[in-house]
Amino acid sequence: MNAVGIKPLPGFATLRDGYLPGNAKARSVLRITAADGLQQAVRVDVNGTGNGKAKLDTLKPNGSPLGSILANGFTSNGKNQSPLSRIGNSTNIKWHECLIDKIDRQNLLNQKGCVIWITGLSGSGKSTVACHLSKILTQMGKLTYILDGDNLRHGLNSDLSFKAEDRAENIRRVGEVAKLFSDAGVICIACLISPYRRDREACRKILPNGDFIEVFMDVPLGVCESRDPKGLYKLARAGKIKGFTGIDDPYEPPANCEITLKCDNGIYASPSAMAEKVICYLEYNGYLQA
Ligand SMILES: Nc1ncnc2c1ncn2[C@@H]1O[C@H](COP(=O)(O)OS(=O)(=O)O)[C@@H](OP(=O)(O)O)[C@H]1O
Ligand SMILES: Nc1ncnc2c1ncn2[C@@H]1O[C@H](COP(=O)(O)OP(=O)(O)O)[C@@H](O)[C@H]1O
Repeated sequence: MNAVGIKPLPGFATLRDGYLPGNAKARSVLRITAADGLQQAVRVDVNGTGNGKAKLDTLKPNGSPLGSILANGFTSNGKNQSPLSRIGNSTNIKWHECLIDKIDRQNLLNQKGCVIWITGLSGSGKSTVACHLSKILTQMGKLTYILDGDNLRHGLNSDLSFKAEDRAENIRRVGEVAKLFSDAGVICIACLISPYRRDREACRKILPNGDFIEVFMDVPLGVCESRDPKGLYKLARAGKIKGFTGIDDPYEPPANCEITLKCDNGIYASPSAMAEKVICYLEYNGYLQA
């Protein structure tokens, strides 16, 4: 294979006539054609050896080394390794890999993508903590995005009610969207009541180990009800809203979450102090660097 003069991706050196200065790295995308005519795009990483010569480091079609599975599902000997799948009601579908992956995006952002999932009763402070968290992380140069249950019900989830099946579908959709943000390298902050443990656990399961960080707003119903910023508890108590979480609909607290935010000696920490606690967790667990 001749990798001479290939156009590099942003941030990488150009390889000219096999020469690469020092220990520089070059990276590009090549399109190769196999003997049977199958075309395949592959990522090439080329490393300088320190003496001006370049060494082909990796040829990466699918996160796998040269000679194994190509991104179209065929091996170099023509065997199809990834047949078409059926996922739910989607038939004959096939995952398409890209040459740029989560690691590349995380390197650009100098952070690790993850999902901070804030659960708790209405009025427990989920949205307030989410906003403080996003603000402080932004000031630290980190990219965040908030998925707020209330807001998403204005668009993506406007077809869903508050009955258990619809809440489950709400959480499933938001879990999938959060997974995409996390894969983009973003610190995604999802704040939803998410009252059922099994729905939250299902979101945890679709993410890589450790990347689902469950935060429980451990605020008693009495406190939430006394705050009642939207007057919803009052309406629920008057029977004007049916199936309101905590009043006549269940809330299942997490059995084993990563972070619990609650009051100390009867005093609630400020929202920014609560956000700082989450940031300490992110820092300690390496999410604030690539
Ligand atoms: N029946 C009922 N039960 C609970 N909450 C209700 C209900 N009806 C409307 N609301 C308002 O909807 C917001 C919760 O939406 P979520 O998408 O987070 O709920 S869930 O996760 O699907 O349970 C919630 O917002 P937050 O106060 O931010 O939690 C309420 O304002
Ligand atoms: N840590 C806190 N201490 C005292 N009040 C708070 C705290 N966090 C939020 N609040 C207040 O509680 C109310 C509900 O907060 P909100 O973030 O809307 O809750 P949720 O998103 O869980 O419904 C708001 O009036 C907010 O100002």
